Amino acid sequence: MASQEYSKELHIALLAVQRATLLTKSVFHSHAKGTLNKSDASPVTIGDFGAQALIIAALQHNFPQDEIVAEEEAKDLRENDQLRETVWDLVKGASLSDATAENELGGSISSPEAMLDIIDKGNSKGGNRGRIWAIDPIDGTKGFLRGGQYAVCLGLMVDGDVKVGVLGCPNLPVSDSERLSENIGADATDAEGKGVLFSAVLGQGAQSRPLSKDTVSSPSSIHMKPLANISEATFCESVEAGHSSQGDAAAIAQKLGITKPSVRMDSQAKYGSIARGAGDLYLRLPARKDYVEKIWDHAAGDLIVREAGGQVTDVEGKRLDFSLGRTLANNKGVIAAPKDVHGEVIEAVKSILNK
Ligand SMILES: Nc1ncnc2c1ncn2[C@@H]1O[C@H](COP(=O)(O)O)[C@@H](OP(=O)(O)O)[C@H]1O
Ligand SMILES: [Mg+2]
Repeated sequence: MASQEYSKELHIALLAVQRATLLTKSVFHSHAKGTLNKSDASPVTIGDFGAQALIIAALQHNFPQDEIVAEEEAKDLRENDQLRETVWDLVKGASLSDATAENELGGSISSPEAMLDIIDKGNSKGGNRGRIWAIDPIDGTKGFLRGGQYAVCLGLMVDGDVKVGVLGCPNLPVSDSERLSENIGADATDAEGKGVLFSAVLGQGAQSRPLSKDTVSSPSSIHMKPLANISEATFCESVEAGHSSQGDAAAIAQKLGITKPSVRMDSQAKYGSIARGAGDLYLRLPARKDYVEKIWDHAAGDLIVREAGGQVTDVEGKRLDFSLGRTLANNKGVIAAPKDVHGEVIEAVKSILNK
């Protein structure tokens, strides 16, 4: 039956993201973050390594033939015994409280050395053939470190097309009745009512559910909010000015008659937020001409927004192409909007960027 397609993949992806998200929360609350700077100057923490190990172990257990493209590599852990042991302790301690769910997910890791090899299984080159998972263990690492928004991201591509996407957003409010506000990411407490899992399967719609500590909770369908007039839109953009040109975004908003200030938020939580109608547009305008976006930063969010009634393209209006390897080599920036106003937004984007 068509509606059952990818049901096992979705179930395992939801559980895997849920378990990895618990690990990241435990890092936030009780650990020094073990922050290192990567060669591109972006930060990586013990939470990134631990979450990646847990997700890959679950995927290998359930889908041993599949390839994996993941953001991190184990090199730093191979060279630093103390860091490796800290991540190993975290990974050993992470499990869902529901034994049946934990059993279904499987993928227990036998030793610290096995954990390093598992982390490095995320080194696939990607491409347009076969089943390939894309993992960002902590997207928005800077948001994670400052207690703002971050997301644990997992997408399944088949022959270069995203079929399943899951985003775990531990710091977003569960309720989708709240419109976005400036300070949505600023509260670092682990209050009740926080933590959302977004998901989508191609052709089957998009859903959200509260993040839980055991098996997955019941889902609700999510949809982008109808916009009577584009000038009423709320748009989201990165917190980091280096990731998206805020000057260009402001000029585009002005061109569209938008007067509300943007909501700045880290990570793919932006895709989840507009997919459930808490915001309307996501503008990611290239801040650096030479930067090439990574597939793990967009695969899950792209599908979730499209399945919620949105359109996602680059700044020229081209669909994001996940079939070209680890990067979106053929795209620049991201523009996500409800389907019926997306064309209007792209016109405004072109008129500002081509000035
Ligand atoms: N110059 C740049 N332009 C666009 N994106 C960038 C960038 N440098 C880093 N990034 C990516 O932006 C992601 C965060 O996106 P956002 O700004 O939406 O929170 C980072 O993910 P990680 O945090 O996983 O490293 C990183 O992959
Ligand atoms: Mg990322």
